[in-house]
Amino acid sequence: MTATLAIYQLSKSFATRSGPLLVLDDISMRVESNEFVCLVGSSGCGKSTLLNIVAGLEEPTAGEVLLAGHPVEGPGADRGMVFQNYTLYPWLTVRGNVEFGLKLRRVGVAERRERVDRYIEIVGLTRFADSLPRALSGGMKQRAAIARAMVNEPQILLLDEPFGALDCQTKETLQEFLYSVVCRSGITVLMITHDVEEAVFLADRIYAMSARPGRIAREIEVPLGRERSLACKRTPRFQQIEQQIRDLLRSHSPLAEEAQ
Ligand SMILES: Nc1ncnc2c1ncn2[C@@H]1O[C@H](COP(=O)(O)OP(=O)(O)OP(=O)(O)O)[C@@H](O)[C@H]1O
Repeated sequence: MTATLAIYQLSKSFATRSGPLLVLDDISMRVESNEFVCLVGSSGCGKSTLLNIVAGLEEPTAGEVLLAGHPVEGPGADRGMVFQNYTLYPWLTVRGNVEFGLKLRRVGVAERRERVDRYIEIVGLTRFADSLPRALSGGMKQRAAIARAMVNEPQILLLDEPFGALDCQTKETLQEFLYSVVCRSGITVLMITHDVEEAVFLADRIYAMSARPGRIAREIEVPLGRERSLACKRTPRFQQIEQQIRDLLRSHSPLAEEAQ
């Protein structure tokens, strides 16, 4: 069910009125099977562009993306996506949203019902299965979005700032929730965020990106094991790793690069 993601020498330019805009430059990285990897970087460094290429929504200008050894050539159910802004269909209930991809893929009624119920339960929304998105809080909407991505049992979960629009407290609750779901399911995850504390809390490994054009500035192991709770954010070890990444991002920010 889970797979390794490998990105080789990937570059991306967009055509603009003033000529080609190089957004990603020679990115090589890996996410091993069952690993949780975060990509951090300042706004505009190309994180979403990179994730969209992995999702098959954008084409790279050069380089290659392999999932389980197969080239990514377009969108597919082997990758589950969750975006920052709630992308639930407003006219469908939680159940309808979670079921949507399975229906498209013509999964039989009995299996569909079993999987939908199971994933709605995993995200703690059983009582709200028949509610429309407008009746849900922001945190509940994102839990539904996570269920919708996971119900297809993808090989990798791609998360684009999934908690970016939530208040601090809800965000922390969902970080803890996501962490436990990922640890229990053993799914491979690539998540982008500009929240360094979030990345250190969730990731086994972090890639820090430089400002545009985005390049991999550093790869950082997070040696905190997989028994994490929110309390670990207050430990000196955690704060030291967080500070190291903040310093690194600052030294690669557009302002620091202009000053050189
Ligand atoms: N289709 C496009 N055409 C032209 N430029 C684009 C296009 N998509 C993105 N860009 C530019 O590419 C750069 C990187 O954008 P991207 O959204 O990937 O960055 P990001 O790191 O995800 O930023 P943020 O954290 O603010 O979401 C930006 O300067 C953006 O304006």
